[in-house]
Amino acid sequence: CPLLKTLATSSRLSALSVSSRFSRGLATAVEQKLPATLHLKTGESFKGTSFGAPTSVFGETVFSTSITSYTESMTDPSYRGQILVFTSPLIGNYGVPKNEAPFTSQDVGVILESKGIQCAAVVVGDVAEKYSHHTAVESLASWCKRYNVPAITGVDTRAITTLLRDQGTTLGRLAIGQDAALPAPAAEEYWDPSQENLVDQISTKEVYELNPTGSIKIALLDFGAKANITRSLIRRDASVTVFPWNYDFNKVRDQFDGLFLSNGPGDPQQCWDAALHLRRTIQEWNKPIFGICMGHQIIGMAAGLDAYRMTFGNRGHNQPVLALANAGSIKAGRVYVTSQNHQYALKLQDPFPQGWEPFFINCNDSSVEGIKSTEVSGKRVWGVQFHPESAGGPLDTIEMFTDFVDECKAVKEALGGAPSEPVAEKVAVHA
Ligand SMILES: NC(=O)CC[C@H](N)C(=O)O
Repeated sequence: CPLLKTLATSSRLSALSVSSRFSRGLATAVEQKLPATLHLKTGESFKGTSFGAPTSVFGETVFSTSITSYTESMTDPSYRGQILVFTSPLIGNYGVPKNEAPFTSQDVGVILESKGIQCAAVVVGDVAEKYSHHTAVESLASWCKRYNVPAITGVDTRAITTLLRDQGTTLGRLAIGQDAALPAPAAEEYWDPSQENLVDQISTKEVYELNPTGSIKIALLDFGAKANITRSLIRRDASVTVFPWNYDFNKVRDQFDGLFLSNGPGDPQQCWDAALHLRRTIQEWNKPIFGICMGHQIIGMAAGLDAYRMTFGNRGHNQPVLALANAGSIKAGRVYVTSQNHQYALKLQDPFPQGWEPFFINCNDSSVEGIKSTEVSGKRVWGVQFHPESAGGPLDTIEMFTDFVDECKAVKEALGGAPSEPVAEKVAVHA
């Protein structure tokens, strides 16, 4: 029958064209997809496929339980030096947006958390090769390649996470291409980022001011600040002057209505200079001070608390914290869901240093999630281990920025509302 003949021919043809298209695709895929191996210092190796830059790196292997916001996590400077394992199995499905905003005095110049990818490498169970989002301009793979960041897919991220949860954050190496077949590095070859002052590498070298016409003047010590911290202050009509992390704020403090200490990578013990400057500020200055994550750890160290290294830290956008004290929008007894990314924490000690009290506690592991100066101390200092600015993550505690800015305004008014002086000293502190 002619009809059957035609059908048979056309199906043979389409089968042929499908198979040749498939084999062409396969050939390209085989060319492009290099082997990759993730080695852990504890002796385990995981073999998969490279989808990022063809370069091998060392780093500290950590896991994040966030389901979305891989773009925000990867641009968070606190991930510097870390090989970031996503527990969420499919990563990359909404691609990567164009990371540009106008760099004006009112804007920080990016829409993500910093200009480029900050983590050392990424590990995903299954990378989405096709992406779909109205703001996306490229795939996760192309973004990693552009920033020379290696990435591995096709590994059992559940097994890796179970290991990291049991044995703690572990040094690792992501080996790509020919390196992937080499034996695992010897124990002493692993690079340990916590031995370096990562904050000093990432912090601004120059003092600069954003939103100079804002109604209050905030100084921000930059330990590796996420852009959304600065944005959250500017959106509340604050002018923000950004200083290097080890700048002695006491030299210029009379020109400001409040002090902010940002998040940052690595071990807070590397930042004692900042804690000692801050100790003097807290003793001699009664205006509002707010710190997030690394900033909170520095406040704690200045207050006399110890910072310790946790087994695997908390990284994700679903960490519940219980408020222990009332302050502004925060109500004691309420649980807030928060975004977190930290390896270190302040030790809960009894009694707390005089003039200080715990502010929040983690509902999962009871670690200290916040501290504050007591009412009777006459000080106005808060620190939180989590990220109220989110990006990504829930906005449960975003109003803490409003509380801080309102407190700065109230103190400014109480002091007579004198217009803030311009910052006298605009210097590059680092050589
Ligand atoms: N996000 C942060 O500021 C992290 C602080 C510190 N690097 C830690 O890991 O605990």
